Amino acid sequence: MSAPILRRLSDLRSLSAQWRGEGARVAVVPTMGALHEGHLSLVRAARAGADRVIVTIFVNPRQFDNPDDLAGYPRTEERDASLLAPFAVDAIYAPGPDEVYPGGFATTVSVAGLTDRLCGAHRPGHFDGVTTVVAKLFNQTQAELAYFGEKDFQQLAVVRRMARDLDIAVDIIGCPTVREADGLALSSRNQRLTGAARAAAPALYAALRGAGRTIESGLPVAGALDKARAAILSGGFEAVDYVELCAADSLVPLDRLDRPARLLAAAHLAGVRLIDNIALSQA
Ligand SMILES: Nc1ncnc2c1ncn2[C@@H]1O[C@H](COP(=O)(O)OP(=O)(O)OP(=O)(O)O)[C@@H](O)[C@H]1O
Ligand SMILES: CC(C)(CO)[C@@H](O)C(=O)[O-]
Ligand code: BAL
Repeated sequence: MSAPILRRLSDLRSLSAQWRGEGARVAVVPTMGALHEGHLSLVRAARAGADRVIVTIFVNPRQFDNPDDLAGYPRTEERDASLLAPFAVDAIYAPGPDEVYPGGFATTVSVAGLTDRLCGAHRPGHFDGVTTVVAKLFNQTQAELAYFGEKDFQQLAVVRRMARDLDIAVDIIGCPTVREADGLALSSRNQRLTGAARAAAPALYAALRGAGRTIESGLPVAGALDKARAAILSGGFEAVDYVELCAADSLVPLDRLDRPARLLAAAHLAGVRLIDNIALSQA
């Protein structure tokens, strides 16, 4: 049976209060819809870790730095609901923009520092939009558990920081990136890649893996990152926003592999901005 689709915050609040009153562990899986196996892996993890699962579907205008990106973002609610049916999620919260940002809305939740670099440097205001809506979703659902994908690794770090700093009583669980057979990280924006661009897209992950092997073998980081940028461009991408080695917890940039690290990249292909990252381990 399909889960009820809630449009009103008041309905979400009463359901969640009822479940918590019954002693249930409530989990939230925040999404922007256009669901794929990556999202479903989060739902599967939430299903295994909690008694009640709320999936939120909201294309959050405040986190889009590019109006064309917002206008072109896929919206497939009916299909999303049928993809969720086999997981027996307990509720889908899919509010309209006025429910989330009623007239007079004037508050921004902003995490300093962590959001200055990587995607934050290339998408002005993006993380403020994410933390504002995620703080609201945490308050609205009162979830004990929240599931996010490692595909958006900086987002995961920023949301963890926000929850810690604001004393929000939620356990944030990061889930591994789900990939296509050719290595491309699943992403709703992949739908916008045409034949040739889709064929070129795995070059991003391949470049990260190549650089990762070089760095793990002890060769200089700067040279490996330069080579990865060149490989992404020669693979058919038009521009590289960044390829960086960072500490896995704080995301500070590293010029040597002296602690658990993450190699992260963002690049543009056929007008679509793709991101990816991999874990690196010390020898
Ligand atoms: N391939 C994936 N593997 C694991 N988790 C994922 C994957 N893709 C998205 N997620 C996670 O799903 C949640 C919702 O993401 P979102 O709805 O933005 O989807 P998306 O595919 O990342 O879309 P896009 O990047 O095109 O906006 C986020 O926590 C995100 O990290
Ligand atoms: C976490 C999120 C649902 C907030 O809008 C979004 O940034 C996403 O889909 O990753
Ligand atoms: N998946 C992260 C949301 C965004 O790119 O806006």
